[in-house]
Parts: sequence; C-alpha cells; structure tokens
Amino acid sequence: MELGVIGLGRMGQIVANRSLSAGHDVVAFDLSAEATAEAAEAGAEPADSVGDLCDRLGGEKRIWLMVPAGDAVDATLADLEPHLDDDDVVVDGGNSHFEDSVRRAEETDAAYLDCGTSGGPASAEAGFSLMVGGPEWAYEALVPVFDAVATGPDGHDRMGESGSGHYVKMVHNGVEYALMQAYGEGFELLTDGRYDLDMESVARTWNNGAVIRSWLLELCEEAFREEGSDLGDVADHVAGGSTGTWTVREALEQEVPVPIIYQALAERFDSRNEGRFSRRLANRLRYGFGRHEVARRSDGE
Ligand SMILES: NC(=O)C1=CN([C@@H]2O[C@H](COP(=O)(O)OP(=O)(O)OC[C@H]3O[C@@H](n4cnc5c(N)ncnc54)[C@H](O)[C@@H]3O)[C@@H](O)[C@H]2O)C=CC1
Ligand SMILES: O=C(CO)[C@H](O)[C@H](O)COP(=O)(O)O
Repeated sequence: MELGVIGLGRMGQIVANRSLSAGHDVVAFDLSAEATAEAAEAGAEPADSVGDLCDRLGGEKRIWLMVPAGDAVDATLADLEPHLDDDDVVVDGGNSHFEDSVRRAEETDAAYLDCGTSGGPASAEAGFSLMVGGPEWAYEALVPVFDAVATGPDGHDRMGESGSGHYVKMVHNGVEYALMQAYGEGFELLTDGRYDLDMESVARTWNNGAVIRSWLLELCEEAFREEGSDLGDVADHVAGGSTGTWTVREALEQEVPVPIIYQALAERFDSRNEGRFSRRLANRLRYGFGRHEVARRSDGE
C-alpha cells in the first residue's frame, strides 16, 4: 500500500519506518525539512508540502497524521482539504480530544479514522497498540498498515464509531496516570520505610512473576538502574496532564467515580507547586483554633 505520513517527530518516524519495513511505500512530509530528510534516508519519498504529498500519492489516498494534537491537526486538514474526496482515508494517530475528532470527521470529505496510539517511542521495535474509531470500510482498508505499525494483527482493533478510538485512548491515559501514581507511592514507602532496600532489585523481583508486574514496572526498574535507587537528581516535577484532565472531566460528566485517576492527576498538578496556599492556611488555622505554633518561612516571602 502507499501511505502518506505527515508529522515525522518521535512517533511519525516510527509509523513511517514500520510501514516501510512491512513493504509499504511511504510519502513523507514534515514542516521540518530535517525530519523529512530523516524519513527519506530510511526509504520514504520526501514531499515538500501537503499538496506535493497528495500529488505524489495520486488516487485513493491513505494519509496518517502524526502531528501535535490541537491546532496542528486542524491546520494540516485545512491544507489537505482541497486534495481529498470520499474514497480517501485520513488517520489521526495523535492524542486528539475525541470531540475534536468527531467534529473533524464531520467536516472532512475523506473518511476519518481517530486512532489512539499507545507504546510511545520505546515501542519502535515492538510496535504500538492502536485503538481506532471511524467507518468500518476505512478501518478495513487500512488494516495492512495497522498490522505494520501495531505489534501485529492483535495490536489494533476498531473500537466503534468516530471518536471512539480517541475516547478509549483518553481513558487509557487516565489509567496510565493512576498506575504511575500507585507504583510511585509503593516505591516511596519502600524508600522511606524500615528497611534499607535496593529499588532496582525490588522492581526486578516484582517483574518476575509478581501479581503487579507490568511494562510500567519494567520502566521503574530501568529508571532505578539508570538513575540509582534514590533516583539521583531527578526532580519532583511532573509535566503533561492534558489527557488525564480530559478523562476526569468526562468522568464527571458521566457521573462515573474515578477517585484514583483524579488523585493521580491532582498529585501531578501538586508536583508543580511550591508553598501550596492551602497548606500555609492550614498551618495558620491550627494556631487559630489550637494556639499551635505557626511554622514560618525562613526567607520571609
Ligand atoms: N511521544 C509519545 O509518547 C506519544 C505521542 N503521542 C501523540 O502523537 C502525536 C505526535 O507526538 P510526537 O511524535 O511525540 O511529537 P513530536 O513533537 O516529536 O513530533 C511532531 C512533529 O510534527 C511536526 N509538525 C508539527 N506541525 C506540523 C504541520 N502542521 N505539518 C507537518 N508537520 C508538523 C513537527 O515538526 C514534528 O516533527 C501527538 O499528538 C502526541 O500526543 C501518542 C502516543 C505517545
Ligand atoms: O499518550 C502518551 C502515553 O500514553 C503520551 O506520552 C502523552 O504525552 C502522555 O500524556 P501526558 O502528557 O498528559 O502525560
């Protein structure tokens, strides 16, 4: 099959490379000429614009977008629009909000597949897990490419109508936050607890047969191996947060309790705050009701 790939960063290069390795032809474009050249070195045909990519693909276009979620997806679709008709298929493999995907599917002449992609750059060798929403015929048309980009035929499936792929990926990310938080709390207790333990050894032992073994736990093991049992100079600041916020917002709308996912999200936000106002007020209130001593900031700020 011939596939156009737009967006050739950490993830898009893998989409292009795995498609090429499976024998598909790839036409590649990125706003960055360097990224396009990297794909060309790997065997893709380089394009110098979205229009050029469409000209090179010819009829019945199959195009995979792997650009940052948000405005870049809308901008790319606006550039694609004059070149698309209803026998073309566009896949958005990024972390788009599912409601944006539903809107884009309605606005686009081509069949639109929203594809939640999990595995990250670390899965270049093994392949991704792909959660796809959109028209069944379009999903079937792309199966050879999904087979190549995913771990294989079991690594992808059609979740349902438009939006469902990105909806499932949104919830996946909420679960990811909660699992990270649970492992983090366990290792924190082990680090601060009664025994002098080697965290890499704990993680390795757990990863071999324990109930809680997982890929995230393998990544914990790798982190302790590479950074040290105390994580060395790794800061207590966790970035990101948009996909987990979407999950919690959706849970509130659906009135589904997700306290653990919410708590993990709140902990992430908290990691970016120094001198939390609520803690300072609690400190002062204890003086108010109990005349307990108020701890004061040493810098007077
Ligand atoms: N990095 C990760 O672990 C994962 C990322 N994703 C999602 O995949 C998407 C891509 O992520 P990454 O590859 O990590 O980002 P990245 O920042 O590494 O790459 C994005 C690429 O898109 C290009 N680009 C931006 N706007 C463009 C436009 N209008 N036209 C053409 N190219 C454009 C940039 O030049 C860049 O090369 C995002 O939606 C991200 O949330 C999904 C799962 C995992
Ligand atoms: O989708 C992913 C993993 O599954 C991406 O790594 C994503 O960037 C993670 O979300 P956040 O930035 O909110 O932590």
